Amino acid sequence: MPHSLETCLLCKCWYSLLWNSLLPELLLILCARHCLFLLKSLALNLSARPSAIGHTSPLPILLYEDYQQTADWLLSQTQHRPKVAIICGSGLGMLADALKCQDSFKYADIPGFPQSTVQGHAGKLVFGDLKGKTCVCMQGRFHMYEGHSLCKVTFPIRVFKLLGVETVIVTNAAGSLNDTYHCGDIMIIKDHINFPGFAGLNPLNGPNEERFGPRFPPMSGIYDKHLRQMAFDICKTMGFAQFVQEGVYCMVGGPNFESIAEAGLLHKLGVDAVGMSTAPEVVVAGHCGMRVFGLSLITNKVVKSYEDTESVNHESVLEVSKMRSETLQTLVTELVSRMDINNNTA
Ligand SMILES: O=P(O)(O)O[C@@H]1C[C@H](O)[C@@H](CO)O1
Ligand code: HPA
Repeated sequence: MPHSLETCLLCKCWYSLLWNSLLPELLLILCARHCLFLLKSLALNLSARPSAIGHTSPLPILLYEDYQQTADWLLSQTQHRPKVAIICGSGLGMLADALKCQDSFKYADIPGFPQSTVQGHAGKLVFGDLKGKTCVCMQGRFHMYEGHSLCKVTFPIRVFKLLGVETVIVTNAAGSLNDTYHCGDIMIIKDHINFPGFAGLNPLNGPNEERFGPRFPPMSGIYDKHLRQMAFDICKTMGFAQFVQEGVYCMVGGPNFESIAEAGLLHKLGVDAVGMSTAPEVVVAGHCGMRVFGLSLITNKVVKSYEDTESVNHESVLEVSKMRSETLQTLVTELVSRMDINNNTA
């Protein structure tokens, strides 16, 4: 009979003991045959485990030097020195199309960068000029539900900081809980609720890296008031005022959309729009002293009633995103062009 874990009782016992973290020295008292077998299966098991990149541990696995390495690589590949970073939400990647003189890099080609796995997130980093202001644009972001650790979800933010970025513009697709909102509305984010953060899933968990920011960063006033006002003024002059709102965004972990009871809870909490991203990026941007502006595109109404037979899906989210993409592009372009920033050159 072939030697296997299933058939050898001794192997079975030692295997489970070892996995329950008994000292590896115990291996020494095993017969050579079992010892070899166990080492082989341990090696197989370790290689089958999700890598540090792929599991959702909130603990930092990245050092300052990791961010630095990626930033240095990017600086060596492009002459652009961006002061503004734009993160495109689901189906909003065309925000990058407005950039002139583009240098674009696939995430897969950037050392240390995670990969996008969600439809509607192209997975490209685009550098370029937006009305004379140098920007970097993420065509595709990383979500916790994809299996990325929060360090990886927010990895680009710290890289941007090291590139010299001062302002981060976050965009997302979101479902509305506010009864006065409609599909296709644009919500200027006034504040957020970081639900995973309440449960201890915070990208700043673990030893603090002082070179980025303080141990206990404030989050009050994190969404810049001046930029919010500027965006409102732009909407008025451009005739968008009737579908622009200002409200509170709440991040949930996803990937499932909300149950009716969960929707009821969020509604009671005063949440205006719910999504599955943004808060970790904003927390990290705030931690390293960057100015933040955020927009949610309302792609669906969250189902709040048991009588309601409608339900949401990712395809309809992408469809609505597409419908408003041009308006969002105009708003972001105008906002960036009015920003008081001086370009650096390489
Ligand atoms: O990246 P964002 O937050 O725009 O994506 C939203 C949330 C989920 O990833 C997806 C659901 O359709 O859209
Ligand atoms: N819930 C959570 N995330 C979302 C939604 C939603 O209704 N719509 C788009 N992203």
